[in-house]
Amino acid sequence: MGLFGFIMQHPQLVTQADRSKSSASTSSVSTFPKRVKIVEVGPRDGLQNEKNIVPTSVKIRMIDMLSEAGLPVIEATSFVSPKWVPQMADHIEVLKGIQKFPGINYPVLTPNFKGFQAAVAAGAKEVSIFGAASELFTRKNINCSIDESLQRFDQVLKAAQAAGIPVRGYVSCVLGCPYEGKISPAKVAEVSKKMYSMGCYEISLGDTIGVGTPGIMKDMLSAVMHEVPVAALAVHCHDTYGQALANTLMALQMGVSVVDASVAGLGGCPYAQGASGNLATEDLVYMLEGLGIHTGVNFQKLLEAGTFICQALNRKTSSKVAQATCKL
Ligand SMILES: CC(C)(COP(=O)([O-])OP(=O)([O-])OC[C@H]1O[C@@H](n2cnc3c(N)ncnc32)[C@H](O)[C@@H]1OP(=O)([O-])[O-])[C@@H](O)C(=O)NCCC(=O)NCCSC(=O)C[C@@](C)(O)CC(=O)[O-]
Repeated sequence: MGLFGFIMQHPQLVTQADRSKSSASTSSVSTFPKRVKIVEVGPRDGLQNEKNIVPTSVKIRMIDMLSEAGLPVIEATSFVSPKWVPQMADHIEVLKGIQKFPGINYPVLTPNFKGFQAAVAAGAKEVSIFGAASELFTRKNINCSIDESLQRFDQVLKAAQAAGIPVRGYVSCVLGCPYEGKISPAKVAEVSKKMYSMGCYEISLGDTIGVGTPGIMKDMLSAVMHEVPVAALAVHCHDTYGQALANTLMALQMGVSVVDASVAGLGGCPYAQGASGNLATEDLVYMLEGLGIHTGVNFQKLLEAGTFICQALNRKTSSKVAQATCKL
């Protein structure tokens, strides 16, 4: 067995080794957050684009395994129209069927008041609304303009506040749009500010089609950080061009401490042509552990969850770390 094989069978050793090495030699590490909250989006973003309907029991087992791995937030499903996203049509069964681990949040996507009401009736304790910094993408994804989407979100936020339900807000297309191309950082900052001011406790900035590079991420985040406190920001990077980990690292260096990721790198939006999967959770955890950044995630159990869902989908994992581990 080579050194790498040994390391992968003993991930705790690489963590300790890297931690002492990095604290001794890498001054930039001190600018990283001490802990990162990972928002696992695999069961929702990871599966929503799957052509074949995944059995509800598989979705439930996937979420339970991710809970066992200690992910602090697991986005469970979407209360969207089944005509628009058939894969999420079993949202009630999924939300009711999963084990709710203490200390883990299971937010669900709600595009409008109808979705919000259905989610709460099914037991949702947290919801996410999803807008975008692109007019055309907003139209394709939720069939309205940005202004109309904000009006719908306002209704959801008011009802959620009355019910004591926290709301997370997504802003998509922050580094580029499949229909409009370049998106200005000022537009991203404007939409983010509005959603934050309306009451979202966190704004997740989505590179929906994975076209961004670290320099563009830096410019966009600099603009948004003028309007929204960095502690309320998350990044959500798709890996279409292989930039997700680098873009995330840039965000961490700028003080962001919440990162969305998807087990096995599954993912994609049905209304964003050409988008591939998210940053793989396994790759993110491996990097964070190497930097000595606490995540609370059990790496071995995370790998098992990835193996489970890839076998169920008859799919090779997109996680480089999982691929390397399986070669041993
Ligand atoms: C927003 C709508 C519903 C508007 O769709 P619409 O057709 O304009 O809505 P409508 O109000 O005219 O209603 C049409 C039908 O949908 C029903 N309906 C209306 N609302 C709901 C609901 N909540 N749940 C269930 N059913 C609903 C409604 O009852 C009616 O049913 P009918 O009378 O025809 O039988 C639709 O466009 C939609 O569902 N879009 C969701 C698209 C989606 O899920 N995209 C993927 C998630 S976003 C993403 O992946 C990006 C992200 C978050 O990951 C970040 C990133 O990567 O950037």
